[in-house]
Amino acid sequence: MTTTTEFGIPALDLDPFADDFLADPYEAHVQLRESGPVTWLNRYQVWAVARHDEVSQVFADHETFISSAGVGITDFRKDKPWRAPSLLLEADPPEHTRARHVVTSILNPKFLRELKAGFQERAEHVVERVAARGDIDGVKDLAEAYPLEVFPDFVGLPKDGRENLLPYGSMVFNTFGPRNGHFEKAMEKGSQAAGWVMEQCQPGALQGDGLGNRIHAAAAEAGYAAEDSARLLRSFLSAGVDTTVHGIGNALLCLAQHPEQYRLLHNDPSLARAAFEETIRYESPVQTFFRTTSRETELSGTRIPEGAKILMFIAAANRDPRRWENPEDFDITRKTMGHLGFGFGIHACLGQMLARLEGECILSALARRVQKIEIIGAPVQQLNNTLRGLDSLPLRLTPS
Ligand SMILES: CCOc1cccc(C(=O)O)c1
Repeated sequence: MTTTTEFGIPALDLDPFADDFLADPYEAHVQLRESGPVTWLNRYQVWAVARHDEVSQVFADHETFISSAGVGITDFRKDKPWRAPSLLLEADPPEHTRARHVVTSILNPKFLRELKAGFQERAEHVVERVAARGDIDGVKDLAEAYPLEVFPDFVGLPKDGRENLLPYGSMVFNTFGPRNGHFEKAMEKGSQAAGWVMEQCQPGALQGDGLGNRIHAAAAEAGYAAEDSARLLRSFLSAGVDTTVHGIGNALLCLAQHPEQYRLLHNDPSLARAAFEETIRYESPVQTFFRTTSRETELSGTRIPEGAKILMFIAAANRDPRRWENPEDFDITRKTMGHLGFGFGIHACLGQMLARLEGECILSALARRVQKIEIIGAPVQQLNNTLRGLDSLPLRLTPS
């Protein structure tokens, strides 16, 4: 129901962290977009933007809409964060600039090119295993299996303990929301995982010449102390697993729900990268993020005071009819440039090229080896305060 605040701002009673909203947000996204360029959410006393234009503006203006007060509902200046703030996600320039430079100096196109052959080969093996089986769980056997094989090796993590990665990431993303059931359950489940993750992030903990040791070397070079170098690596273990798992799982769901799109992909596996990108737009693994106003400002004619939390509905912006033609169509041939699924501006996703490489490798391997994918049971959602993805996806694969 839409009322207005005393200043004439459209005020909504919806709860974007309630199970019904998380399970199917799209009706509420329409209400959020159509109520106005900027709205007020009564339940959490926060502002909201859901149109592509305003979400883009908030991402772009990092001086007005800052990250160092936290990118979740909690204002770090009022309530202590549950873990040491990220040097990347929860930082502003100049600290953010310095930390980002350490990482971008490593995660460069040359390093990614070196990875491609190995990532592709591992994808063929994973797909070979499942194609022979026919009936599989697309989440466990593909969307989780593949990233959990290539990403920990890429970082240099030990073989033991990798089962900690998904619950840790899921916990981190749940803590951007309010202290609801998802937050509390995730903290319970993820806290022992947190111990293992932090152990692996310490300099000297990892083997070989993977991302982990390259980050420690570059961070030391840049003058970071050991605990900050560990926090830089923590960012990758926090953000780099559940997101790509859901990206691949959501792609399998969308392709199975749109057989004509899967046929296009099967007939031209080079469309795999485009299919992954359209999934990030259409079924965004990262649905929302907050920013905090550093000063009083005006956004599309609405005055917003200093110290306000603004909720950006990234997934709603990715289906905004003001920006996209037929936004409700899953179309792997669409021009996806400008989608906000990897963010936008100085905080744009640092791992997006790695995510795209994983998505492209697994979807192209599947396209070559499997001519049809069918849903043979009800998909089970994994509800999370920030992420959108599945816990299971019963699929029948018909080999080529
Ligand atoms: C996809 C947003 O990026 C994230 C998410 C969660 C944690 C972190 C971090 O920097 O620790 C970054």
